[in-house]
Amino acid sequence: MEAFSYRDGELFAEGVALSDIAARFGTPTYVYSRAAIEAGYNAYADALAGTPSMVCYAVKANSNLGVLNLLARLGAGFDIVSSGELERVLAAGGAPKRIVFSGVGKSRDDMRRALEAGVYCFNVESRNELERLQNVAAAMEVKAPVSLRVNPDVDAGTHPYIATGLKENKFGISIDEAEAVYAQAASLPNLDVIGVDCHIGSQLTSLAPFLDALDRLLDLIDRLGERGIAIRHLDLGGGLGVRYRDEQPPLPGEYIQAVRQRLQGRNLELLFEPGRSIVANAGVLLTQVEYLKHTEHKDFAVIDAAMNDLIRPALYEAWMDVVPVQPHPGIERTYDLVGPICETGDFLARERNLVLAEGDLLAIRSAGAYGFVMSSNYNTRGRAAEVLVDSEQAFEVRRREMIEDLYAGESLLPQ
Ligand SMILES: Cc1ncc(COP(=O)(O)O)c(C=O)c1O
Ligand SMILES: N[C@@H](CCCC[NH3+])C(=O)O
Repeated sequence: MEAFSYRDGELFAEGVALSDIAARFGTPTYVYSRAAIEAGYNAYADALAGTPSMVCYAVKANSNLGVLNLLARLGAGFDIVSSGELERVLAAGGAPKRIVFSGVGKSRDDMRRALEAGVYCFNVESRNELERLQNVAAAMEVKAPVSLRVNPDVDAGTHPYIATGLKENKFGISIDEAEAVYAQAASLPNLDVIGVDCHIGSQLTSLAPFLDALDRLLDLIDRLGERGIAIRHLDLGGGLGVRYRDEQPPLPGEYIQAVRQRLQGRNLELLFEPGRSIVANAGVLLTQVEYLKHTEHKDFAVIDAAMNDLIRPALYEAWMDVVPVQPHPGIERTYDLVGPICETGDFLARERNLVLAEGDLLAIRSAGAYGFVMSSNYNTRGRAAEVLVDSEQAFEVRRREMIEDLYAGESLLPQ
């Protein structure tokens, strides 16, 4: 079943009309489908059945507690990049032993908190981080499980802002240096070397770069084995793309099958850190048309969602599909869909042929990943509500921010 589909002339999320959600919770509102998130996770879990493995959902893609709780109940592991994400996962019922901690800038506090919680592994991104982790673990009299994030220098063929596996990117340890850094890690008494990790970029639409990276990592694992450094797991990161428009990315099942074929009897636990491919198409941003503004040059639809709610179009010129919730007859025009923010870059979509009237509801599709999580309070706008639909029911999993929330914690100057 499609999570979002038209029935009786209007768009539904599972069994709930989006117009009902707008009436109940207002707009702009993110709406997620439980069934679609489950299907997204299960596409990985099913393909990995029978293989020692963990699907560590990348929390940064959508860190709503309801979403994390749903994934924790399915047995997911989690990939985190901050203590904030760690606390979210724990609050949502995630198991510490299924958490991997990624990121180039882990602070000492991050490390202490993750060691206290007992995470499964730190994905370490530099020599300096390795030394810092050794010191923190020694002071706590524990051993930190580590994997090095190796930068395999492959071109992911994606937007330059979201490619991470090239020499010139800030991420990871160069593959040419990796063996030496592993030797250093293995010599540090409070570190336990358990894995190899990489993540080459996001929204990849072909398998070739993943497999290229995999070959380089397997070669490294073999060389490490010869040096007596036994690697227990291989973490291939996230990055599998989704269809926003007409892309045809491989499915998780195809990807995993190709990976398994290349492992050739090696005794490695497989880890993945998918974010977008689990949640992107499980969500829409529901918004309403405030004004139609016709100028000599352009037709604008000013909507109540803006770049502060969904920054992907402004930041990456990302194309996101926009569809009417209750299509109606009328004159089709070519609209730029813009928000109320005082920036020319505040657009959600450009040059879309739509039949619109003021008050119409629109759904911006594929907004379940890197949507709400990248939102801000710019222009002192409150953040959108988030609603999870489960069959015939809709639950508010995060309430809309109130005006008072927007300056809570700030203070006037002392007299
Ligand atoms: C280390 C790491 N793992 C996993 C992900 C998730 O990527 P995606 O949402 O493309 O699957 C990211 C983001 O690109 C990342 O930086
Ligand atoms: N936030 C990005 C992807 C970056 C992935 C995080 N490493 C997007 O919306 O596409």
